[in-house]
Amino acid sequence: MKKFIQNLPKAELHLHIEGTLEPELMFKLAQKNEIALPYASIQEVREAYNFNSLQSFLDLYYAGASVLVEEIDFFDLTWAYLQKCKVQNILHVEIFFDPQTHTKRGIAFGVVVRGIVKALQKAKKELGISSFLIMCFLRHLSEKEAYETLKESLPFKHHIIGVGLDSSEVGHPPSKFERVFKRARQEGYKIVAHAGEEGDSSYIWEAIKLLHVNRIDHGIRCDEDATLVDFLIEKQLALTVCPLSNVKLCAVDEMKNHNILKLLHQGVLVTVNSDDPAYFGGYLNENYLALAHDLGASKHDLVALAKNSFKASFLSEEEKEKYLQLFT
Ligand SMILES: Nc1ncnc2[nH]cnc12
Ligand SMILES: [Zn+2]
Repeated sequence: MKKFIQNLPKAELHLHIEGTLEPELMFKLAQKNEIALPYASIQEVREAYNFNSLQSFLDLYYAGASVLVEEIDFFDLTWAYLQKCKVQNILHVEIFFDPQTHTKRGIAFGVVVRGIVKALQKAKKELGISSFLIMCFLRHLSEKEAYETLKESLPFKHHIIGVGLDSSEVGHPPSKFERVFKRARQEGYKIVAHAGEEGDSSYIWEAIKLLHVNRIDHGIRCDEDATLVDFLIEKQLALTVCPLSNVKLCAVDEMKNHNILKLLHQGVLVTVNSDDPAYFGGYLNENYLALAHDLGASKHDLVALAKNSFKASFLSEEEKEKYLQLFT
């Protein structure tokens, strides 16, 4: 099964680049940039990765991201992930970044984007991996701050395909950002939002009705509302599901109880993704493997999920077709 998954052509659509920061690089950058870390060793960092909620993870994730300072740091981070993609036969990626995590610390928006984009361009040329970049607003911050970030992004619009919404979900519903997302749509950005990860199905409805999302990130709590599931099926509105993340953050108690296969069999356009692989103990192939081992996903299921990853992407119909041909 491992070999089968390895050989599957795959796209990854839900991946926070800051969530690919492995402890080794975190330590190296902390030393270079003279940033104090609350850990004595790499071993201690890994031991701290024991989460009981989204927030317990986010606290460490934002602390970890503080070691990223120079353009080359963002380049090195992104390049390390793209090399992993090459190894795992991931052919196309749509990467999230959180500009406010960095601009809040005085790092210029352009430093972040230029570092990431240089790695994406190198990967296209040297590894044949295609990519898009999506910036996310932090939903625990205000709508005004999201507006400022949107404004800062405009000189780099040619590098950014879409806008997303992440961070602490409960208490920060999509409705808080309705106007800024309207502005983002007017700028031509695609729209995605984390919804229904910890928040209930009303967060998913709001993302659909108020933000007019092109995709839902996570969305696993859609199954609380049969009308919503029917809507997702009818519209083929994709969910970017992250199985290992859901179990690590206790959004799902055990992998054997994950609903991704049930949703797949019902006809929802679900995809498999790794979210923050450095923190959750596995990259994309490990997520597919967990579905096979712990949920009984068949080869047929895994092929359907891999095909969905291209269908749900922001690639053109022609490009999607080119990738889907690889399955025939
Ligand atoms: N799983 C997740 N949910 C919300 N915000 C995030 N930022 C990084 N990973 C996230
Ligand atoms: Zn996420």
